[in-house]
Amino acid sequence: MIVVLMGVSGSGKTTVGKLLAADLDWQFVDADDFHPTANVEKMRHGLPLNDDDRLPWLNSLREYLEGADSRGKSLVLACSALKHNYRDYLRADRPEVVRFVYLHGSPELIAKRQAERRGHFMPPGLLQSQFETLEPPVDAIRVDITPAPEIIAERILRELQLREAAPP
Ligand SMILES: Nc1ncnc2c1ncn2[C@@H]1O[C@H](COP(=O)(O)OP(=O)(O)O)[C@@H](O)[C@H]1O
Ligand SMILES: O=C(O)[C@H](O)[C@@H](O)[C@H](O)[C@H](O)COP(=O)(O)O
Repeated sequence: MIVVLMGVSGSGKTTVGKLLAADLDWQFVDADDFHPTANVEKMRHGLPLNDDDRLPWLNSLREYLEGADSRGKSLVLACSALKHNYRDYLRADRPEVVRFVYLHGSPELIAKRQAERRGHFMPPGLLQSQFETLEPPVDAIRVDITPAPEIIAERILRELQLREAAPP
């Protein structure tokens, strides 16, 4: 199974994704590592990416996911995947294999967390364009990001039926 944690920058994809992967003993993959250098530099300079910029990034991600799938490897991918067509492209007609989890939160909460984050190339000023680009998914598991990361990870495991619900 490939679990894609999606959402705008600062929504907690990396934080929650690492917890999930550690819990499941699956590989964790950060889509940020697949951006061409030019994309990272563009964002670092406060310019949002466009569809053309994202194409090589999505191509390498799709190739990576196909490779993992063909080897029977499960993984958690932290990837903004903001638009429907990006998600369709990554899913590649494998709805049973590639499952999307949408980390959902208010712009105010995410801006606050992003402002407190250190050592990341993404400037907080790009958050508005992330929300403008976001096409909220209708076919993903939707999780509220207000609670602590451990709680969010636990909820995702239950939603994906990778963990039994606690007895009443
Ligand atoms: N549930 C949470 N509660 C409090 N802080 C969080 C939570 N999730 C993430 N953070 C913090 O918010 C910031 C952004 O999280 P991060 O995982 O880097 O987001 P993303 O990978 O989506 O850009 C980080 O500083 C992280 O420690
Ligand atoms: O498609 C995009 O515009 C980028 O992929 C973007 O959505 C992503 O969020 C940045 O790479 C920052 O990375 P973080 O999401 O880890 O902040």
